[in-house]
Amino acid sequence: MYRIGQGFDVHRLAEGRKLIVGGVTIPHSHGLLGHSDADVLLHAIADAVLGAIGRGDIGIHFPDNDPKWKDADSSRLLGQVWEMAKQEGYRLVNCDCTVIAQQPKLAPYIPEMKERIAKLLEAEPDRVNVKATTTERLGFPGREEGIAALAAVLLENGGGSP
Ligand SMILES: Nc1ccn([C@@H]2O[C@H](COP(=O)(O)O)[C@@H](O)[C@H]2O)c(=O)n1
Ligand SMILES: C[C@@]1(CO)OP(=O)(O)OP(=O)(O)OC[C@H]1O
Repeated sequence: MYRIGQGFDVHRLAEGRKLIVGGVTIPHSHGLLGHSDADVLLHAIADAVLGAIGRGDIGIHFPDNDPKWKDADSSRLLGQVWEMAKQEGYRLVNCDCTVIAQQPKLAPYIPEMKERIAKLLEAEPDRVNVKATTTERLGFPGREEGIAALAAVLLENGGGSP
């Protein structure tokens, strides 16, 4: 059977932080602020996977008041979420994502993001698609106050009922 999940996340941009999106460090004047490394795209994907398997969201599994997750590498968080999905027998059919950022230009980094995400979800890179869009300078992404990400995943489980 198939299960679909969607995820959405936003992090604020701040000076003095590294910008990490989709597991890739991107040179920029500002980075994303969070309890973890604030990888907005990996968080949206983790929420999409958790949604598909009906297991809540990342804040439940990795509370933002737990020092264990302070500055955590979000690849580790997504890796743990993927383990939960695997334990229930799921594999990735496909994952489609959109990063909403006015700046910087993300296109040059998208192939590497795809590779990293596919590795974390133990799938071939062609099962993962990452897109980027601006908001034409409108709203908080347009004012470069933050970056948002959306993700959708489809999982398949060879087993029986839901
Ligand atoms: N941070 C971004 C935003 C967009 N892109 C690429 O530019 C194309 C045009 O964006 P619009 O918002 O003007 O539609 C978009 O399709 C992306 O390929 C980007 O690389 N980085
Ligand atoms: C990842 C966690 C945990 O470190 O913290 P943040 O980096 O602040 O990210 P967010 O998307 O707000 O929520 C999940 C958190 O609990």
